[in-house]
Amino acid sequence: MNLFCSQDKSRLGNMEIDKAIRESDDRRLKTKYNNAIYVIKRALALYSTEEVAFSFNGGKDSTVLLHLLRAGYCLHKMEQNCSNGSLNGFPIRTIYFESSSAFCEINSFTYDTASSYGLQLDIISSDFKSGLEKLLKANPIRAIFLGVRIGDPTAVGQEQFSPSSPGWPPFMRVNPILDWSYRDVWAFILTCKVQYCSLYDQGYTSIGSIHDTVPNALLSISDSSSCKEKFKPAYLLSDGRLERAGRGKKFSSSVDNGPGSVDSHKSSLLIASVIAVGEEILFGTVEDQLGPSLCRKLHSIGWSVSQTAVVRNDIDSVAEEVERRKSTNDMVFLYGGVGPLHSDVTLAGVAKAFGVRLAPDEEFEEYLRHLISDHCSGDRNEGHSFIMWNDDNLLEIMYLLLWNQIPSLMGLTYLKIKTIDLDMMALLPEGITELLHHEKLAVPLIKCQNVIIFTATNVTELDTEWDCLIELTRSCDLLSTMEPCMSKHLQTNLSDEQAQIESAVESLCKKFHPGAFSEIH
Ligand SMILES: Cc1cc2nc3c(=O)[nH]c(=O)nc-3n(C[C@H](O)[C@H](O)[C@H](O)COP(=O)(O)O)c2cc1C
Ligand SMILES: Nc1ncnc2c1ncn2[C@@H]1O[C@H](COP(=O)(O)OP(=O)(O)OP(=O)(O)O)[C@@H](O)[C@H]1O
Ligand SMILES: [Mg+2]
Repeated sequence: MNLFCSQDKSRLGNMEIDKAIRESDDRRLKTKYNNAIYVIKRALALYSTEEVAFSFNGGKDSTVLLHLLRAGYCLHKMEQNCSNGSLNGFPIRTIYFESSSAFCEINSFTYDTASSYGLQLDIISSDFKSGLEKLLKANPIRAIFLGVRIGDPTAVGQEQFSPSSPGWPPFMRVNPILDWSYRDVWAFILTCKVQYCSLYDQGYTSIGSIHDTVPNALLSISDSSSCKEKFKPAYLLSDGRLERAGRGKKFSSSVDNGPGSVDSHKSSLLIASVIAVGEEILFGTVEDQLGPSLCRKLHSIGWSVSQTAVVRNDIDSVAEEVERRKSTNDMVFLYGGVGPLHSDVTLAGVAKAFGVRLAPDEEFEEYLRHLISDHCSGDRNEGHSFIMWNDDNLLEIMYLLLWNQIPSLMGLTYLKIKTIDLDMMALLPEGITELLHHEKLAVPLIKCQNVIIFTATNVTELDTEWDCLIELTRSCDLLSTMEPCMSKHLQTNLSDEQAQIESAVESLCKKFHPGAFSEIH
């Protein structure tokens, strides 16, 4: 179906967006805007208007992209001296994959927006892949603009220009807001006074289907007197990493149901691998107490440890070991090599093992900045954040505070450093990282799919991190496999009475609910 809609007088003019951003004093937003416009202009220089399409679904990210495209298209035409900045309608073909499980608010916002801005809306009722196949057969489309952002599960491995995946019809995916954070999206919407779908004012922070999306519990306003739960608007979510918290079911399954899926092992013994990173352990300079302690902890909750390994603090050594272990174990635990130094490469190794980049995580950076703001004077410098230290000791304090680490061998080197680039510290494996916050932890635990990274450097810190992890497993679906269980091993010399032993085991199992016992091989 093709709708060519008439325009609404109340809509934002094309260049009003550009003007609002230029007049704003939010330097970060200006930079993000300029980069996105640059990507759009490059795409429009590479492909003709007939060869591009815009994938619009009424969500906040695609709403931002719509306005960027309108501004970018005008700027592109002005540079070619074809326009004076006014534009009738929106000439880029817009596609919407309609589904019976979409929210009606999303549908009506999509259609109203199409009508206000004169979008040529192609409504496609089939699934993404076959819909795109048909679209590309019938039209000369070579590139599609998407509102995908880092942190979306589908963004893993994507760049601003990414060819469609193997098995998909061939086209270029253009992602102008790939590097935008949740906060950037809302800064843009609020600064430009862009209209957005009403669900975002009711606590929804990311919108999928009616079957997998609920308002974000972090925005709940608890009010015992009212029987209907109320929520704050989406732009008040302070930690953008939790934007998909209302899309629990689908998100957790897409993260965890890979090979060695945790769920599939639920009733059998769970297997973990422990990896220590650091030359000091490898060369015997420091005795490793964490490994044995972690093994005991895992054993106490009924897990079996298949392997412990010590690897060098270099990216390839970490990556190789993690890659080897992550598909054959339910969970892989790492410690060592995590911190603000360039030589701390555990996270880079984990990223490499999963084939993703280390990407700056703005919210994590913000979190770190808050944490240390009492101890330093901050200075923002063109997107890079440096913390200036007036006193060498403060650096050490901050280091201890942030990473629970005691500078040992390299202490002298970094006591001399006066600036720390927080952007460097806030690099995390892109698209696969979850930060597990707990009030008792200064720095959250880092979880990349089935790999958990501890920042502890001594047994006491490990005890705290472990207790927090166990506590978090109770409130968090993703780690339900970590729930404590009991394990008792019996040995017997009654080797001739195999049948009797088997029948004793059978009757024990029958006494409890099915699946209560599992065999350890
Ligand atoms: C225009 C368009 C192009 C897409 N191209 C690809 C692709 O090349 N490879 C792929 O694996 N998925 C592709 N997808 C599917 C998305 O990655 C993702 O599955 C979809 O947006 C559903 O996201 P959700 O599960 O968060 O709703 C595409 C989707 C759209 C709308
Ligand atoms: N049903 C759809 N029709 C057209 N495009 C879609 C559809 N679903 C997803 N897309 C494209 O994929 C992008 C990413 O989807 P995603 O759901 O992450 O973002 P959003 O819907 O814009 O915002 P939100 O994260 O708040 O739901 C969208 O911005 C849009 O470009
Ligand atoms: Mg969405």
